[in-house]
Amino acid sequence: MGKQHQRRSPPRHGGGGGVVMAASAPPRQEDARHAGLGDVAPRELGAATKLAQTQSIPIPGVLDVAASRAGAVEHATSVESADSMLNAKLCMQAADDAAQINPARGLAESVASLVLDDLPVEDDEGSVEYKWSLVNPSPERLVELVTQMQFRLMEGNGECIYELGVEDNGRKRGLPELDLQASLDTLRTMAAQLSSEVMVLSDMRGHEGRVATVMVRRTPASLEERVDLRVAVAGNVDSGKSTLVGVLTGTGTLDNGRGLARAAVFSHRHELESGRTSAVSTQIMGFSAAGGVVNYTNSGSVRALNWSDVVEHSSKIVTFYDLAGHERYLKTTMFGLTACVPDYCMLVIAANNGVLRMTKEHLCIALALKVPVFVVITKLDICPENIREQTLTHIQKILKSPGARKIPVLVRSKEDLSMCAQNIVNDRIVPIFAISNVTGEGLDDLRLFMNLLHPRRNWAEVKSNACEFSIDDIFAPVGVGTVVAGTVVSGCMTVNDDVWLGPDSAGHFTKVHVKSIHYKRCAVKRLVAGQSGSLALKKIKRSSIRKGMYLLESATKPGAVREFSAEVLILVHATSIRENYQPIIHVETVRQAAQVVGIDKDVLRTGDRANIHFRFMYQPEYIKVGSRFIFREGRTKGLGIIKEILQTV
Ligand SMILES: Nc1nc2c(ncn2[C@@H]2O[C@H](COP(=O)(O)OP(=O)(O)OP(=O)(O)O)[C@@H](O)[C@H]2O)c(=O)[nH]1
Repeated sequence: MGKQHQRRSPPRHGGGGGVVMAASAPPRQEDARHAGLGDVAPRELGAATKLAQTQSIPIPGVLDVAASRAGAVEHATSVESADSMLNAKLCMQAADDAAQINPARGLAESVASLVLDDLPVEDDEGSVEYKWSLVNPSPERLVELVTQMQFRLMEGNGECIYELGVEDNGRKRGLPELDLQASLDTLRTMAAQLSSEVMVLSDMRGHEGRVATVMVRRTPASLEERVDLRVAVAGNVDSGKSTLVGVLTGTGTLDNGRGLARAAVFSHRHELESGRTSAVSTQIMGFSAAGGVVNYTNSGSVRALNWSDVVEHSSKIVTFYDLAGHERYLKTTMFGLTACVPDYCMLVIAANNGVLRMTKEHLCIALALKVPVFVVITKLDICPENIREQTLTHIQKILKSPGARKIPVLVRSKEDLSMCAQNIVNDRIVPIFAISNVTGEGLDDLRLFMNLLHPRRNWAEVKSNACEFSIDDIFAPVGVGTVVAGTVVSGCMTVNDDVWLGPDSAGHFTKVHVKSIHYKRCAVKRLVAGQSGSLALKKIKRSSIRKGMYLLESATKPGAVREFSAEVLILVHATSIRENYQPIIHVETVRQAAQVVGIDKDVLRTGDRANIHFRFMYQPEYIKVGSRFIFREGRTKGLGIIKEILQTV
């Protein structure tokens, strides 16, 4: 086998930390080879360099990634990410003002497309394995290969990629057609021994023959082994968010352009009547181990599959959080982006309407929270070619602007798609899909992309910690009593656990008993870190629970925070920010006004950075050092990181 696999790798999905300060992670040893390249993975750099070399157009933030990172590394902490966020905001504005959209410029010219050439040297850790040939291995060799596959599957939480026809140094040497088929057969034999399935993602020419990228996915033995992916769906009103979620998660039937598909996604009657999303609605899409969409098994039927059926037959579940696009519901959308702990943000843009204010607003929030973004341009069927190109050019300009420093990639082939899915976690590549919910154009690529995406976090790392469950909704179904919905952010929650609920308005916690647990509407015995679900609680009134509370496992009574200090960056200011200013703070599920009690500058304006002492206005909250938050008041917006807890209750 030639590889030592005893050592557990550092978290594979280390790109963005969401609410955690990812930038503070120590640089990995192998990254040192790339002279201070920060969090840019070698694999991505390979792609980025190829991309830049093949483009005649300058790609700000791609070629200079290495150079700027090298200089910035010593200063690469939370401040760096905050800075780039501000730049992103300013550059979005600048790109907007300066955008010289030239409809005559062809797509092929204006779009960065990955050219898949040789790969970077194989990494001994992680979930990607290169194998030049697997033709007819001896029984002893087969045992070794199966052990190695088991390791790669473990590294990828149940999924891994095999690059067949590729040498360990990354050279796509290629195999004769017959040898490739024989290697694929060996791969299937190996996978079968690990209860896994094989999916060929791409098959193309190498230097001397054919190379194939293959995904291997384990059939989960229990609910906890399922790959769980969360996607927040953002974008301007009427961009087609609910419709797209309805088409992806329904029975496989398309939209009629007049709101047919979105009806399944709406949660309120007034939404059905107005056609406007006002609350975060959740839908799931399941993939089998072989990569088929489980939701479409009763394709053609009017009735969508029950969630329990989808869950039962899926190896991977994508949960979509459909957010509201109207400015009036921005508060709810921000709550969705912070509280749902999304792995990715799907930014939906209607080709005919283009990039609007709310599109930029949502993009800005996702970038601030370090949630990787992919863009879906909808309504191709009703949009003239030149307008479609304008929209594409506009979003690309915004993404490529020096502040955002993203690499927009219009997905045009399966190869682009699998490269994007493997690199998006590094928080630099932004794949762009162009689709129609009415004709179905582009939807297969989008589905395949969802199938390939990995969860961004390594929840296994916090599975053995004390349990923390953040509450984002409360219900009182008849005959069940009080039910809280939310996410296990660390540890496990088990039926019959006695846990602390709080903080209440006085900052106190009370013991509650967990009667039953539902995961994706199915009764389960426990929820583990990274899973969202609902818990029925015993003898507690709905009125005594609010969103933002936590359920905590602790031997001693937990404390709540009244005052804290934070390092902040002002993204936009409408009024001067000085003492006594009272913005709304969004940190995970907590949403409350906080007063600026102290500040290390007289007054703050756009672009200023400062240390601020905040005090929650109404009640103490459960928050932690290192959490990333957004604060806003009217048009004023800022980004912060909690540095110190100053007063607890
Ligand atoms: N022709 C065409 N119409 C579409 C497409 N996608 C969505 N629509 C229509 O566009 C309208 C708005 O779609 P929605 O899904 O409600 O948009 P939304 O972004 O969810 O809007 P909010 O929920 O208010 O934020 C509906 O009438 C859809 O039928 C598409 O690809 N082509």
